[in-house]
Amino acid sequence: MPERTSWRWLDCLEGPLFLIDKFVKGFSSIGTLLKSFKKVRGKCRILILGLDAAGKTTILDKLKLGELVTTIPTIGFVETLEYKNVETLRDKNVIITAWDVGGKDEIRPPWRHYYQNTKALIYVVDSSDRDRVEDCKEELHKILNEDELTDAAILVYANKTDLPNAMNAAEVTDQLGLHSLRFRQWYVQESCARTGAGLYEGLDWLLPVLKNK
Ligand SMILES: Nc1nc2c(ncn2[C@@H]2O[C@H](COP(=O)(O)OP(=O)(O)OP(=O)(O)O)[C@@H](O)[C@H]2O)c(=O)[nH]1
Ligand SMILES: [Mg+2]
Repeated sequence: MPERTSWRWLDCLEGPLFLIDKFVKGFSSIGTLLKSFKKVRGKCRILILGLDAAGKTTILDKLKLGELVTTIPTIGFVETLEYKNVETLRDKNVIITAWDVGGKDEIRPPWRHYYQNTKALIYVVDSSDRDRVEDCKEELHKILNEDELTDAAILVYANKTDLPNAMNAAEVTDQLGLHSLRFRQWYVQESCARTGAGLYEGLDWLLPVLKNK
């Protein structure tokens, strides 16, 4: 089956860097980011997961410089199986895939298909939504129990920190029970996806970790 998109976002990055600068305040290491991705060997998948409305799409929008592909449902088990509401950014070696987790009244596709070769999980939390933080924790731990993800590094974006009463990184860490994780590399970064604040700081942690995997 042909690639769903030939869009090459890393190539795009090399040109109009000012576009990123325009959106991401204080970001100074675009060169490092680019080089780091290029040094990732072999196929690498990064998953961006989180409850609905956590800010995943906004984050993807901020991190890319081209058109986001929201894929359509495909029936059948083929190599590049894609589902509705799964968003994908793709390059030769790096595939970034996002979808929302949780939700009880929907038939869930076999997400495991997407777990293969996953080196990093970016988990997006709405830090202002204290009512659902328990669900958020539960879903995260369910995901982390997947065999394919035992080695994946975890970057948590404590997103929407611009909203009143939002939890800070330390609170999100406690609420998600991250200290109980053993043999895991994880990091919590406060972010505001609307402005882009914190997004690249999170990647600055993740990329060196990825390079060593
Ligand atoms: N105030 C504020 N709003 C945000 C932030 N990030 C995202 N939002 C808003 O939150 C809403 C949901 O954001 P999305 O990016 O669509 O969330 P999502 O995780 O992709 O949601 P689903 O696709 O439904 O799973 C949108 O109205 C965003 O503009 C943030 O950092 N601060
Ligand atoms: Mg979305």
